[in-house]
Amino acid sequence: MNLSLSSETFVNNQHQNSAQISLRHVSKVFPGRKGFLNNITGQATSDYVALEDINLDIEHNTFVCIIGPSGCGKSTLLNIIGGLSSASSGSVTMNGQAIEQPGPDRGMVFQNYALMPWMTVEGNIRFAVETVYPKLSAIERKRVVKEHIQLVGLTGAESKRPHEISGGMKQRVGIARALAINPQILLMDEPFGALDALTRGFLQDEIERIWEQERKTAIMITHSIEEALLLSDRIIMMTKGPAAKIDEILDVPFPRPRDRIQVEKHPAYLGLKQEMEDHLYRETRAVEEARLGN
Ligand SMILES: Nc1ncnc2c1ncn2[C@@H]1O[C@H](COP(=O)(O)OP(=O)(O)OP(=O)(O)O)[C@@H](O)[C@H]1O
Repeated sequence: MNLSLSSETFVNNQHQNSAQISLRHVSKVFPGRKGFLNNITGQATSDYVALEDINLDIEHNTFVCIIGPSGCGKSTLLNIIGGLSSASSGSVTMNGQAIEQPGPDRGMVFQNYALMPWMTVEGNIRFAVETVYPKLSAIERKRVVKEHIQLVGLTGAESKRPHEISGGMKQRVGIARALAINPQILLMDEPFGALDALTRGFLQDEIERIWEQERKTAIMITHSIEEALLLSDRIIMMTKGPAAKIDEILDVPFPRPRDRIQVEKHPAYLGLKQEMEDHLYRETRAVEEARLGN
């Protein structure tokens, strides 16, 4: 059973304008150092084409994972969707509107948590809510913050500062903060990359539970095949860079709500896992061969 679709087929199958996020012919070139800088440092570098001709549609309320060899351009792609970086060419839209900058309609979760170290758990979440909704009454703000502290299981830790809590708890704060501003889309860049395996497993289950509850569109970068299979409706597999492209998009058919034991027993699980392993092996080997000049 072949469950994969080529990116071209996937794009062509979408109804016009039904996608929440659309990328058309998106490329990203990081300019090299040239001109007078070269005279000063003696270190000219050429332009680096990170992404080339990316076409992608992401539907409302889907969970999408992006997977690909290290350095292929996953964060670059996510940052373009988040408005933190702009495409060098092509169009990037959300609900038909061009994405030009970050906005509260997209909540971001980072691998290194990006919390304010001097603020408490409650303060970090409250600060985001106050910034996005300055006119919210104090009572309402308190309710939103409390609700999200409960959602991620941090009740009792409200007054702790980031240095007093574990990595897993820090990431719970990051997730609560991103969700508390009520974004349409959650963008997560390797959110569990810095966590030990056990904590990572717990947080994957938490994300699955929260996602079932919230059903917001989520786009997550991961290096873990098992994580992508547990959480995603679709998995975007990218080729190596430079000029990285979308190689294939896998449809993940497991019923929801998901439980990792049931997922692993699904008849499609091993086939999808094998396909992803083959892809990552092939692309990573190509990176190594290019590095060694073969
Ligand atoms: N600001 C920048 N200037 C120049 N090159 C950059 C810049 N940002 C990223 N790159 C290059 O673009 C490529 C893609 O980087 P990116 O961080 O998006 O990859 P990634 O797939 O997220 O990597 P990883 O899996 O290691 O986190 C890399 O070769 C990187 O060195």
